[in-house]
Amino acid sequence: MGTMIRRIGVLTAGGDAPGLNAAVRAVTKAAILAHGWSVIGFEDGFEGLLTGRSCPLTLDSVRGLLPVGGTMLGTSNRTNPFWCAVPEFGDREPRDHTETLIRSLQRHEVDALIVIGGDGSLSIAYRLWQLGVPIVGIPKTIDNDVRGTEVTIGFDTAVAVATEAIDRLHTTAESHHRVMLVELMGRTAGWIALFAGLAGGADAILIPEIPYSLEAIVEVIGRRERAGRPFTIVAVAEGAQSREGQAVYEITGPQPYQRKYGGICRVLEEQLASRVRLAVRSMALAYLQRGGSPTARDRTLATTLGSAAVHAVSAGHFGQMVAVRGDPHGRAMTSVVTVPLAEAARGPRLVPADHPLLDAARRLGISMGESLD
Ligand SMILES: Nc1ncnc2c1ncn2[C@@H]1O[C@H](COP(=O)(O)OP(=O)(O)OP(=O)(O)O)[C@@H](O)[C@H]1O
Ligand SMILES: O=P(O)(O)OC[C@H]1O[C@](O)(CO)[C@@H](O)[C@@H]1O
Ligand SMILES: [Mg+2]
Repeated sequence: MGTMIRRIGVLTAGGDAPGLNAAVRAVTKAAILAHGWSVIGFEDGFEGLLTGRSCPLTLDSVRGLLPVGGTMLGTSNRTNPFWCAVPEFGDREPRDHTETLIRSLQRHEVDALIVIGGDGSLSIAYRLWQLGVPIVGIPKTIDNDVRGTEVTIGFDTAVAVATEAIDRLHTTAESHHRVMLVELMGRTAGWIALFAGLAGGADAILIPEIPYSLEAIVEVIGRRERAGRPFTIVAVAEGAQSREGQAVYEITGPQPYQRKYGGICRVLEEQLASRVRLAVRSMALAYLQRGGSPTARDRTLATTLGSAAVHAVSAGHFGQMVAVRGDPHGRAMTSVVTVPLAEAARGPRLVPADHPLLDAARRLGISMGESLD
């Protein structure tokens, strides 16, 4: 027999992702309808848990949320309770707020906490579980970089938005005979660029996992020109880096998770301009990838994982994350499992060198930026 549950808390942390609201709705409905528990939402991720900003979640308050983007609870990708400055507490410097957080959970009479987060927030959840907090995680992030799950809430929508953007770039690139560089999010992982690049028919795809050679991109542009196609689309993951160079950041910081990527396409634009005959243009898709209504697939994923997280709480599976596993027999069907949060805390999940989409890209003559020698 596990702990007697009367009330659960839920929060969304890290960057927002389409489908967060659908997950909050699923958690709330399953907790109330299947178990008769009450549900409390903490606002702005771990910040609301520290400062006590919360709201009751009821069947009424989560009605109509399935198609709504963002998160009704708010989120933060800056609040690490183990080391942060909370303005409401008058902090000028970062400090450890663990005790405040644990007292807040007791004060709110929360018997279990569901954390909906990416690799960073789930690492925090893992440490809190080690301190004795009964926690279950739900993986979300457009980056799709959480270990232990095949897919995260928000990824499908981000890929759909990025694919449509690449489709649109095709017509303008072709009309003007230009090289178009489009920068896609993903931090240290190239999932969005790989999937949207393939789905949108990009001619080259640059991901952080495969350091690129500038000459390889110049070669693709020239080859296409010689074949009578004087335009080229390059999908570039924000974390991509050349064999010689480094990743490009908009904001730097001592810890990897404090750095904000951005600007690789502007750098590439400059480097290519003097090397190719065609005009080069670049753009970053940025927050458009995170905003707006989730796809049907993200809604069903959020609903499945949200309800599974409530089930995991009822079964006392604390310190675990609900996750999607590929069918071991290779069929299209997937199953929902629980995996230790420790897995998510092991750092971001990168695109493996043997991913089938990489093989498909190479067979179709799409350059992955690999050097020609
Ligand atoms: N390895 C880590 N250990 C402790 N705290 C971390 C770690 N990585 C990130 N954090 C903190 O976790 C919070 C959220 O992390 P992050 O910004 O990486 O979002 P996330 O949960 O991974 O979601 P997303 O990647 O979709 O934005 C931030 O406050 C960050 O400071
Ligand atoms: O919202 P911020 O702080 O600009 O963070 C941007 C980062 O968050 C994400 O959108 C999600 O992790 C990354 O792809 C991107 O690098
Ligand atoms: Mg992350």
